[in-house]
Amino acid sequence: MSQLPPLVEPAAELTVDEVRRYSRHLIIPDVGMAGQKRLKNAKVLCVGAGGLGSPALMYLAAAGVGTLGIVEFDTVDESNLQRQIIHGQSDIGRSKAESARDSVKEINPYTEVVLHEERLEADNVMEIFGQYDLIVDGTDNFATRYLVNDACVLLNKPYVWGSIYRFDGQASVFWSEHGPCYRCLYPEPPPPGMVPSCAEGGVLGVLCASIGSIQVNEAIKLLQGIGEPLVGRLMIYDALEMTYRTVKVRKDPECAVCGKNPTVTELIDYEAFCGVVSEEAQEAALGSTITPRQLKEWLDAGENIDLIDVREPGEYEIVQIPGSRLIPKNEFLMGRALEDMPQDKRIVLNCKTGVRSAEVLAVLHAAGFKDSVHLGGGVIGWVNQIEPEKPVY
Ligand SMILES: Nc1ncnc2c1ncn2[C@@H]1O[C@H](COP(=O)(O)OP(=O)(O)OP(=O)(O)O)[C@@H](O)[C@H]1O
Ligand SMILES: [Zn+2]
Repeated sequence: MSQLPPLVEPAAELTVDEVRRYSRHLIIPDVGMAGQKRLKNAKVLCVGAGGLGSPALMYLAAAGVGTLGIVEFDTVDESNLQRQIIHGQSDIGRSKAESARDSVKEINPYTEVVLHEERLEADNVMEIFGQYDLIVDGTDNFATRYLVNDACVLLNKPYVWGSIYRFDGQASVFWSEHGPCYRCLYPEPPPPGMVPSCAEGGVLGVLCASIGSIQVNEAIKLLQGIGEPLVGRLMIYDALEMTYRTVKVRKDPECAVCGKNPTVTELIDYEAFCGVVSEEAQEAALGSTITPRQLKEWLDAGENIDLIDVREPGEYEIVQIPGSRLIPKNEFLMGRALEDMPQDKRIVLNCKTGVRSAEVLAVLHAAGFKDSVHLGGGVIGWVNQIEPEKPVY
């Protein structure tokens, strides 16, 4: 990917105060007066004022971005302060959006802040994104990422993405007009429960700064049309090894949203797409999720398990895991199936992708079948990894 044209036109003037404030930018040849005026004219939206959003918003503000939008619905929790440095001790319990606005204003009073104090969803995303030149994503969940991606593709906006977990970070710029989108890289969300979140696995606070500032760096380059943008490249950072590398990401001609024959031509239900499960189900799945390979080993070794498929009969007919028996999810939710549960065998549940089985798992754990587990990724994961000759649906 070579240099792209600037995203925004320069503002008419910088005031004398602004010239003083941005002097260390103005004397960089690649930025200069024209670049700084572009930043002044720029409208950047940051989704989330959390771990990545904190450094992103602070540096975007300090850099002189003229208008900063913040989408955030949550309040500041004490456990946020280890990394969400835009908020402080006295902000605990406050709206994150307001707390972030106050910090931005303190860093740079010339930045105009627009608050969107709501959860970004399919029914507000187009209206909100329409007001901005570029989107920086600081969120931590797959449903929002696919939502942001699809909206950016439909509106042709660059999507500056970052992701963090423990000591590992990734960043990229998705812009379907010039390269791949997020779905080209990750066509499907991971099966629920398979990828732990930072809330489950933790995250090094300073990693947010490493990745968030890379996102700001990319945003500034795109706004000004300088340098090599991270379009079509994925940056992978390992803070423990202190290494980073970039790998090429190709545009997928079959991509569901930016490919030749897109199947996603309007926004969808992202929570359902990502198989968002209830908190009870998530908790049950933690530590009680097995992989297709593990299940295969158990089956091959003749382990004393009862493999129960909780899908509907029509689905079961299409494809099954050998040795499984069918008891649809509702039989468990109504309590009827519990009487038939074996006391002397370990129960292993599966469904299509792992969402329904996690729900049933919560029911079984609550009923005392504490050692029961479910198959992460469901029968789809099984077919992909173990029996690829079988059909999926
Ligand atoms: N759809 C969304 N709309 C608006 N804000 C969102 C959306 N999804 C996530 N966020 C916000 O993005 C931020 C993500 O940041 P981060 O993961 O660091 O924080 P957190 O959710 O507060 O952390 P934890 O889950 O560890 O308690 C959060 O403040 C969250 O409220
Ligand atoms: Zn794509």
